[in-house]
Formats: sequence, structure tokens, C-alpha cells
Amino acid sequence: MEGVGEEEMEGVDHLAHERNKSEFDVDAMKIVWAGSPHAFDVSDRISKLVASDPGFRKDNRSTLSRKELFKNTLRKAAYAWKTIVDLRLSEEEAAKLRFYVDEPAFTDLHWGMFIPAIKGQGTEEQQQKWLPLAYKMQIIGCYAQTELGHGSNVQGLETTATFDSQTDEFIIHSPTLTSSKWWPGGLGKVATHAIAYARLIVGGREHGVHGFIVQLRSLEDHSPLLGITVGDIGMKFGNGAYNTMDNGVLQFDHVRIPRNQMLMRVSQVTCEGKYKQSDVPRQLVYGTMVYVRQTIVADASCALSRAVCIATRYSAVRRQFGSQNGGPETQVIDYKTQQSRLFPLLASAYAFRFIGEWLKWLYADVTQRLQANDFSTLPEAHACTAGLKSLTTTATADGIEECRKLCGGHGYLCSSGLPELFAVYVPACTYEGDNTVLLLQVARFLMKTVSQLGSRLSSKKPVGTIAYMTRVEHLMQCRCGVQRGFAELSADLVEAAVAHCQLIVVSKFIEKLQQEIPGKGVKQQLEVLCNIYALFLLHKHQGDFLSTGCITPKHAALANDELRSLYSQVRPNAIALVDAFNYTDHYLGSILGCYDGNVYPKLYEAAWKDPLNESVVPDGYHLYIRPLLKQEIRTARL
Ligand SMILES: CCCCCCCC/C=C\CCCCCCCCCC(=O)SCCNC(=O)CCNC(=O)[C@H](O)C(C)(C)COP(=O)(O)OP(=O)(O)OC[C@H]1O[C@@H](n2cnc3c(N)ncnc32)[C@H](O)[C@@H]1OP(=O)(O)O
Ligand SMILES: Cc1cc2nc3c(=O)[nH]c(=O)nc-3n(C[C@H](O)[C@H](O)[C@H](O)COP(=O)(O)OP(=O)(O)OC[C@H]3O[C@@H](n4cnc5c(N)ncnc54)[C@H](O)[C@@H]3O)c2cc1C
Repeated sequence: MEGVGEEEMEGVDHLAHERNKSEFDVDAMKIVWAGSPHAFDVSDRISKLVASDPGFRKDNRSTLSRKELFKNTLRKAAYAWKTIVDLRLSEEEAAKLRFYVDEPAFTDLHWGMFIPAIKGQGTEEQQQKWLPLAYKMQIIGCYAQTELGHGSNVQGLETTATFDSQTDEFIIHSPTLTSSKWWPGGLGKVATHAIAYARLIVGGREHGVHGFIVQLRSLEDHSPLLGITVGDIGMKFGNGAYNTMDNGVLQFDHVRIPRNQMLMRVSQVTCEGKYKQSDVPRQLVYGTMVYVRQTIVADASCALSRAVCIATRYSAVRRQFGSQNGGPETQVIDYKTQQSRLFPLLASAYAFRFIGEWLKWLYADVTQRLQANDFSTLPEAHACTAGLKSLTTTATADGIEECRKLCGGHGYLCSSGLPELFAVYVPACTYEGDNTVLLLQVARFLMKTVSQLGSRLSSKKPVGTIAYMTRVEHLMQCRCGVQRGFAELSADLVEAAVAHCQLIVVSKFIEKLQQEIPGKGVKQQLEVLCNIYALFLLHKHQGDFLSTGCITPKHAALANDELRSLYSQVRPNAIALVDAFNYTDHYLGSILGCYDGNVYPKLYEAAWKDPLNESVVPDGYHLYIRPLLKQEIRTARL
């Protein structure tokens, strides 16, 4: 192109100079980020498969109407399924393909909640009947728990399931408007079946909330079955974004289902109408939520790392001020303020990756114990999944917004990928448990632990976390010491719960570094990131740390000095550290974050593709603007 300088040429890696600064083996770090060589291979292969297939394009989402957007989502879901079947992809590869298609859809709830609920709360017989149908997608399921009037308070749900011993059936009914099921993903237009949560009534006696498999739509013509009123709840936050998902409303009008469609692993109803509660904690009915919360923590590291990748690459491309003698302006990534905002988020992305790995292990461990009727670690598993889901999603949502701001004006363009990422991600702070409600569960666990163990919450933490542990104990003692009720102290206890979760993240990051980590300079980079994560939080919450007396103001000042030094150590490695996420440009969906850093020509080209630029003179000019411009110039009385 005429006048195109070297800096704007296509096919040139405009970040090569940054990549050459790297002080560690990026390919080895890619394996660490993926979790194993096998996991890296699957991710790398599937992400490239999706990126290279025009059937999975997503650059037009923000210009489609809700109906076009949703139809396109259905097309993609069907195309993804055909790809999975035609290529005979494994369950792991199929899950990765749905992940890289990167579009909230009914399949998330079918695979992410409907199937896990049957696996976790169904009897062997129920699993044998329903799972094969679900795995082959011969039925499509959703998880219908939340109602118009209740979401957080599961025990407040109003839908009823009344046992009719005459017919050996349950009658599922929505007694009030507020008992309408409201929010379940996939429910609005697609799901043929639901796991519906309802108050079990047997012989006139209530037995709390249980799960029931209910068919909603005909498998012949998709019409709602008798007694079922179902639809979509309407547009949600942002364009595109989560509007690819049909979150639905559902009312039951005395819908009858066979007795064997109550999920009966935890408790049973016999044909004689006898209710039997197994000798397991009733909270196992909540097991699916615990499972999803631990997956959401892994999701957080993915979403945050995407935003950080975009902001880091663009911060290396963007130059503003600082030109010396007509030379190039300063890369904004070199400003200390930019580093102090960006690098803690980079460190958090890695920290959340590793805590997600640990939580996956904890969940697998507690699941194995449950099979042996060992419930000893269930309270800790609940507290950890609830608290870490809350901590990581809040930090990630805030982090994505911070990354948008780190990109200046261009971060506000849809083509930056950040507005869409934010709009899709933020409900994670609410779904699967409102983050405050979940922290209250952690606070309750801490209160019980303190009362059982006395002052020390746990001595099983690495030395480097003594300050963090003392902070939690102090925050708890300050609250538990005074004789005021839990409700009165709840805002303070939530702060202690956050501190407890931050302690877990820091200690698991330190434990990760005690493992064998291959690759030149890789462990050193992770040590820098771990120190940034720990010292950034210490700096942010230094009031807590100082008030516990475990650090002095001098320590706090030294920690801040060390942070600045650590930012300087990360700086030459920043681009390589985000390259290690191994995201394709397709998955990132961001011009600012494109691998080659050739941002300006791509931004300029993308602008002209906007539908508004299909005509030079906009629709409406002749009707509204021309008359305005041509009106008689009246003698103004102004
Ligand atoms: C383009 C960019 C893309 C970016 C990437 C985006 C990523 C996302 C991608 C795609 C999106 C699609 C995926 C989305 C999937 C998520 C969909 C969301 C689904 C839902 O929201 S399902 C509904 C979720 N609802 C909830 O979470 C409800 C929350 N409420 C509760 O869990 C409970 O009501 C409660 C725990 C708050 C209270 O329960 P209650 O029975 O009243 O119990 P308590 O009295 O409080 O406690 C009694 C006792 O039980 C213990 N306990 C409580 N819960 C549990 C549990 N789950 N397990 C074990 N034990 C539990 C509690 O500690 C008490 O113990 P104690 O008596 O103190 O010893
Ligand atoms: C995008 C999206 C997808 C969803 N998908 C599904 C799905 O597939 N299936 C499903 O069943 N549900 C789904 N939900 C519903 C979701 O699980 C609930 O919205 C969530 O559990 C929060 O409950 P709520 O809406 O009742 O919030 P509320 O509890 O009404 O929260 C409102 C405010 O009250 C506060 N609050 C509530 N209780 C307390 C308390 N005891 N102490 C202090 N403060 C309190 C909260 O902190 C919050 O600030 C989805 C929601 C969204 C947004």
C-alpha cells in the first residue's frame, strides 16, 4: 500500500523485539499453563482446528439481531456436534472444542450441569437410563433450580413435587408466580428435559428441596408438553455476549412424572409413599453446584488471561509521549503506572490457574471420599469451592474491566474483544451462587473452625504465608471476640473470608513452586509472579497486615520497593508470559491483542466493515438531517 511504513506491514511480527527479550523457555511455560504435555497437545490442536474453520467465525456477533444471533448459536452448536462426531473426538477433545468455540450456549448447561447432576445425584439405574441419551444428545437438558422469587435461598424455592401413591407419580407444580423457574440456561427455547428442583411432599409432609427429571418438550416437534409453559426471559447485559444463551422461564401446571424420575441417590421415596433419607448429609443435593463452582475457578484463569494477553500485547504496541530528539515515543508498557496496574493481573492469571488445578484435585478427592461415605472433608470442600469461586470471579471481572481501561479508547471498541469478554464474564459473580452469599458460607465455616480449633486456623501453611495466616486469625478474633451475632458482624466476617481465600491462593502458588518445573528460567518467572501476587495483595490490604502487627510500616515500605523491582523483572518477559497462554487470534477475538501486534492497519480496516459504513450518506439523512441543515436561518432571539 502507498506510504505503508515497515511498522504497518502485514506478515511482520511487530512484537518480535519483545519476544526476543524473553529470559525463559516459552514452550516449556506453555506446558505448565496447559497442565501437562498431553493437555497442551489437545488444547493446541483443537484451538487451531476451531480457528481454521469458517463455520466457527465469531467476528460478526455484535452486528446480529437477537434472533439472528441465537439462530447462529444453534447452527454453531449443531456444527460443533457434527465435528465432534465426524472426527470421533474424545470427551476431553469435545470439551475443548466447545471451549474454543467460545460462545455461551445451551450446551454449557447440558454438559456442565444436567449430566453432572444425574451422575452426582442419580442412582445407578437412573444413570444407566438417562446418561446414554444425554451423551448422544438425544435429549437436551438444563438445570432448573432458580425461581423468579428465589435463587440464593435454595430452601426457599416454592415449586412443589407431591407424591401420588395412587399412580406412583410426582405432581410437579408452580403454586405462585414467584415459583416460576427463572434463569436456567438452555431452558428458554432448546432444552427438552430439566433437572427441576422442588419441595418434596409425601403424605402431606414436606421433606425439603430435591431434584427431579422432567420432560419439557416433545421429542417429535419440540412443542411444550401438557402443563408446561416455557419461554425466554429476554435480553441481557450487552450486545451479543450472553444473549447467545436462552435463559428461560418455566411454569408447571400439575405436571405428572413417574416416581423413578426423582433423583434418588441421596434420598428415596418408595412406591408405598415412604420417604427414606440416606445417612448422608442432605447438602449432597447441592453437589452439582459444588462441581460447577470448581470449574468456574478454572474459567476465571482463562477469562482473566485472555484480557491480560490483550492488554499486555497492546501495551507493548502502543506508544504515547516520551519522544527524545524526534525518536519513537515511549511504549506505554514501560510506564510504572501501567506496570503497577497490569502485572498484578498477569500474576493473578497464573495464580488462578494453579488454584484451579488444586481445586480440581480437592473436588476429585472429596468425590472419592463420598463414595466411601467419608464426609470428613465435605465442609472444607464446600467452603473452598464457594470462597474461591467468589474470590476469583470478582477479581477476574474487575481485572477484565481494568484491562479495558489499560487499552485507552481503543479498549472500548468491540474489535478489542474486551467489552464482549466483560459482558459475557460478569454474571460469573452471580451465577452458581452470589459471591457475597458464598463468602458468608466461608465465614460460617471459619467461625466453626475457630471455635473448634481455638485461635489457630491451621498450621499447615508454607512459611511464606505466616503474615497472611496471621491476618486471617486476627480478622476472625476481632470479630469472634465480641459478643455480637453473625448477622451483625457479617460484613466484617466476609472480609475475613476473602482474606482466608487469598491465603489459600498464595499458599497453593508457593506449593506449586515446590514441584519439579522443567524449562530454562520457567520456575524463576513463576517465582517472580508468585511474589508479585503476594506482595500486591499485601500492599493493597496493608491496613489489615499492619493492624495484625505481623508487619511494620517499614516492612510495608520494603514490600512496595520489592514490588517495583519485581515489575522490572517481569517487563522483559511480559509478552512471552502471555504468549505462553497459547491463544489463537480467533479465540482472543481482539485486534489489540493480535499475535503480530500489527494493530493500526487492522483497526482501520475493521472500521469500514461496520454496517453503518455500507453507505457514505447514512439512512435518515434525507428525512431528518437535510431539513435541519436547510431550514431558514431565523433571526435568533438568543
Ligand atoms: C466471550 C468471553 C467468554 C469468557 C469466558 C466466560 C466463562 C463462562 C463461559 C460460558 C458460560 C456458560 C457456563 C455458565 C455455567 C453456570 C450457569 C449457572 C448455573 C446456576 O446458577 S445454578 C443455580 C446456582 N444457585 C446457587 O448457587 C444457590 C446458592 N445457594 C446455596 O447454595 C444455598 O442456598 C446456601 C449454601 C447459600 C444455603 O443453603 P442452606 O441449605 O440454607 O444451608 P445452610 O443452612 O446455609 O447450611 C447448612 C449446612 O450445610 C452446609 N452446606 C451448604 N451448602 C453446602 C454444599 N454445597 N456442600 C456441602 N455443605 C453445604 C453449610 O456449610 C452448613 O453446614 P453447618 O451446618 O454450618 O455445618
Ligand atoms: C447469566 C446467568 C445464568 C444463570 N443460569 C442459571 C441456571 O442455569 N440455572 C439456575 O438454576 N440458575 C441460574 N442462574 C440464577 C443464579 O444462580 C442466581 O441468580 C444466583 O444464585 C443469585 O441468586 P439471586 O438471583 O436470588 O440473588 P439474590 O440472593 O436475590 O441477591 C440479591 C442481593 O441480595 C444479597 N443477599 C442475598 N441473600 C443474602 C444474605 N443471606 N445475606 C446477605 N446478603 C444477601 C446478595 O448478596 C445480592 O447482593 C443464572 C443467573 C445468571 C445471571
